[in-house]
Amino acid sequence: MTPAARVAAAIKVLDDILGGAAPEKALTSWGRGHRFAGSKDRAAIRDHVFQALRCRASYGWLGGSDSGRGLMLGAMRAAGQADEVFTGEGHAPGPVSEGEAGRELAQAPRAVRLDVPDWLLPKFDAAFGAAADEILTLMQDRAGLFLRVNTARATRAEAQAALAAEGIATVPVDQVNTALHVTENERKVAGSQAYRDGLVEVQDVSSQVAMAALPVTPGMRVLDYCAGGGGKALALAARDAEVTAHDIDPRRMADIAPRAVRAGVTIARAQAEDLTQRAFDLVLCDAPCSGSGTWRRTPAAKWALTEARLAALTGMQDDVLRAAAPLVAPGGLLAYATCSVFAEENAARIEAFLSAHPAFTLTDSTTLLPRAQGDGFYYAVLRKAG
Ligand SMILES: C[S@@+](CC[C@H](N)C(=O)[O-])C[C@H]1O[C@@H](n2cnc3c(N)ncnc32)[C@H](O)[C@@H]1O
Repeated sequence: MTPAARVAAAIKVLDDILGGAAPEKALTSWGRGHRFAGSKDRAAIRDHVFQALRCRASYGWLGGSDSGRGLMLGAMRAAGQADEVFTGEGHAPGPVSEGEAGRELAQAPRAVRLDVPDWLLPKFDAAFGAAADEILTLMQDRAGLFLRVNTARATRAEAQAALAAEGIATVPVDQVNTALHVTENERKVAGSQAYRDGLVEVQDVSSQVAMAALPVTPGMRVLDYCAGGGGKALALAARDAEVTAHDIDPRRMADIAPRAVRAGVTIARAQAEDLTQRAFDLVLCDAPCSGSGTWRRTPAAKWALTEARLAALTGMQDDVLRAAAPLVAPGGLLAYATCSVFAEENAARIEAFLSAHPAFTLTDSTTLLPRAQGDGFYYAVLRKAG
């Protein structure tokens, strides 16, 4: 496919998404209908689509409309390529009409320039302070791919060498001694032998930093109360903790067993009824959240969040903490984490919990801001009276 034909394909996929389809589904269904497209074409179309979703407001402004065509016209204008792409030749998008005149981005409201829904701008300002414009600008670009080295299988240098032998270049991340930043051949990681042998898992730097901050010791009884696919459970099990995984929706834990086998660790799974009468030294609540710290990776979610959904999420966060509290052994720890940067999902939930649970005291509370090497993340650690 020509570069212009890829843009035309991205326009179709974006229209599907703007009509309500989930991004992954829209991309898959385009792929099914265009089997001639090679893997490089698909990857390029995917990049266009995700970038347009990240910059939906500013590209729409530049392109003169909120349609798939408007967004891609805006994207090409931002890159100075509109004239060479919108030619109508072959499979290229049709030429630009008079009604598609662009607008200067400098004239756009701040929320449009920074690609944030209006109602969320004050929340980001509160979270990022004087750095808000700089961080929101960074969030207009894709995030990198980071790996966690499974120290139960290899050192960081050994994992790096194994990946390099398969053409996957990485650099160590300073912030945490398990993290590698993939700098070449990201798309080869999932099929690599190093990955299949459990030397590495995909995990953002901030999640790794938060897990490393938990005072886990070998043999410690740990409950991952919101385990999902088990990313955090695996990180804790690699440190020889005795990890039990639970999730309100057990189907979400389907990947834990194969991932644990690959990693060479053991993770038990427990339903709610298995947890009665049990106590753990550490209960981790990696709570459902808006994901506002990770919207570079899931940009459609940024535009889909509503006030009602945010309120529902904070309710779920309170429920999770309330249900987890009795599972902490006397003297044990309760850790709360989200990949959101909004105070109402983070410090405000902890304050509400503490005021209703005087047996707990806060020992640590950290917000990691989105940056080049890491998503936005929050974690708090509370100790239960002995
Ligand atoms: C942020 S995800 C977990 C991600 C996972 N810990 C990881 O590292 O891959 C939140 C999970 O919490 C689960 N969840 C939501 N409400 C819950 C509840 N009341 N009790 C237990 N799990 C819950 C969801 O099903 C979802 O899988």
